[in-house]
Amino acid sequence: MQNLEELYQLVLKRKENPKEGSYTDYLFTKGLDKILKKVGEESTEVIVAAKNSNKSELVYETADLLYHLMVLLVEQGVAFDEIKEELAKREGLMSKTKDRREIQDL
Ligand SMILES: N=c1c2ncn([C@@H]3O[C@H](COP(=O)(O)OP(=O)(O)OP(=O)(O)O)[C@@H](O)[C@H]3O)c2ncn1[C@@H]1O[C@H](COP(=O)(O)O)[C@@H](O)[C@H]1O
Repeated sequence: MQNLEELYQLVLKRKENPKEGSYTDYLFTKGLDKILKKVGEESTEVIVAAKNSNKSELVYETADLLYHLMVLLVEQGVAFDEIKEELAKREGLMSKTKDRREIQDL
C-alpha cells in the first residue's frame, strides 16, 4: 500500500540519495524539460483513456501521471505539505459553482 504522500517521500529520498539505475534518478538527471515532457505525455494518456471509457487504462495512466507530478514537485522544491495546505484552504468552498469566493481571493 502506498499513498500519494509516501510516493512523494520516496521520490524526495531518490533526489537526496540518488540510486543509480532507478527511473526516478534518470528523470532527475535528465532535468526539468524531460520531467515536463513526461507530465505532458501522461496527462494526454489520461485524457485518451477517459475518452475511450477504458477504466483500467484510466487508473493505470492516472497512477503514472501522479508519479510524474510528484517528481515535478520535488524537482521544483515544492513540499507535499504545501499542496495539502492549498487543498485544505479550498475545503468547503468548492461545493457551489456560484455564490462562493473565488480561490484567488483567499
Ligand atoms: N510510481 C512509479 C512509477 N510510475 C511510473 N513509473 C515509470 O514511468 C515510466 C513510464 O513509462 P514510459 O513508457 O512512458 O517511459 P519509458 O519509455 O520507460 O521512459 P522515457 O519515455 O521516460 O524515456 C516507466 O519506466 C515506469 O517504470 C514509475 N517509476 C517509479 N515509481 C515509484 O517510484 C519508486 C522508485 O522508483 P525507482 O526510482 O525507479 O527505483 C517505485 O518503487 C515506485 O513506487
